[in-house]
Amino acid sequence: QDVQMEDYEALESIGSGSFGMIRKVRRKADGQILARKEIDFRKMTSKEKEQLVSEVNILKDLKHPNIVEFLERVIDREHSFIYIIMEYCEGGDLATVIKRHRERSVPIPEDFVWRVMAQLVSALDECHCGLVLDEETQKMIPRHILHRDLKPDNVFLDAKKNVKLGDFGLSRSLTDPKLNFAKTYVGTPYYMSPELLSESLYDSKSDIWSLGCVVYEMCALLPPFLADTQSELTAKIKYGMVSRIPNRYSEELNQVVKAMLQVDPRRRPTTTELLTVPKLQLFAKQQE
Ligand SMILES: CNC(=O)c1c(C)[nH]c(/C=C2\C(=O)Nc3ccc(Cl)cc32)c1C
Repeated sequence: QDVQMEDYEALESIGSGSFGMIRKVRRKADGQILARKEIDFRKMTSKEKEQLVSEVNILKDLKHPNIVEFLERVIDREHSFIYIIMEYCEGGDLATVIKRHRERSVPIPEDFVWRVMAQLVSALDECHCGLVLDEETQKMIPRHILHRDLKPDNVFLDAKKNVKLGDFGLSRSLTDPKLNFAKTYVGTPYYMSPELLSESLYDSKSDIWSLGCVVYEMCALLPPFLADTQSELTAKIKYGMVSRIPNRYSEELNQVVKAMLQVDPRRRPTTTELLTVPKLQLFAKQQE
């Protein structure tokens, strides 16, 4: 039957961002703890609304152990809110984990870096090359879904420290995609790929660049490119000069990070190629 608002008991707020607030909720039927994204659609343009619908439809049929599970969408017409019910990730977001390690000057163990990378490569592989049945042709075709907003704030950890990639471009559809530096100072521009900054086409290799930035930041506890102004940051990203991740990390890990941070998207590996890296195969298997 139709899902109603009152089927969930609202608990504390657990996150916020450009897309709206995320609240911890308890499903009354079985006491299950879930996360509910609360989006006020009064503030949305009609274009954003249709983008939200298409992003939710993408999420709905993306079932993967490393992608945050979408359960339900509830429309509260009375308060003009859309609620998106998703799985609860007890470990919170990766940005907070990195921030905690940086504040305490405690490096993130290399095995954890490999595990997070392996699971994010697996999630991106499902998005980029996962096969889905095409209604018309009744043929399996690749999804070719691009995340577009991969950053530590959008990577979550569940109770078993499994990694979950956050929602797809919802934040993009809900906020002005152009970067006004002040608003995106919280992190997005650090992960913009060179091709995106030169307004050329975004494709799956741009997600690979962002993944490289996330893995780099787990090792160095700082993003690969830092600047005080957008133009300086853009110049650094396009120039693509990156210092090696700290020496405590293996050359094998350094090579993978360097490959993902190649300025020329054609020189970056695909998820398929990354899944042939022995350490990533090992860690992707382990979570199963
Ligand atoms: C301080 N907040 C947290 O520790 C935290 C916790 C315990 N969970 C979350 C976030 C999510 C969560 O628990 N489930 C989610 C589903 C989709 C998205 Cl985009 C985010 C979440 C956060 C940000």
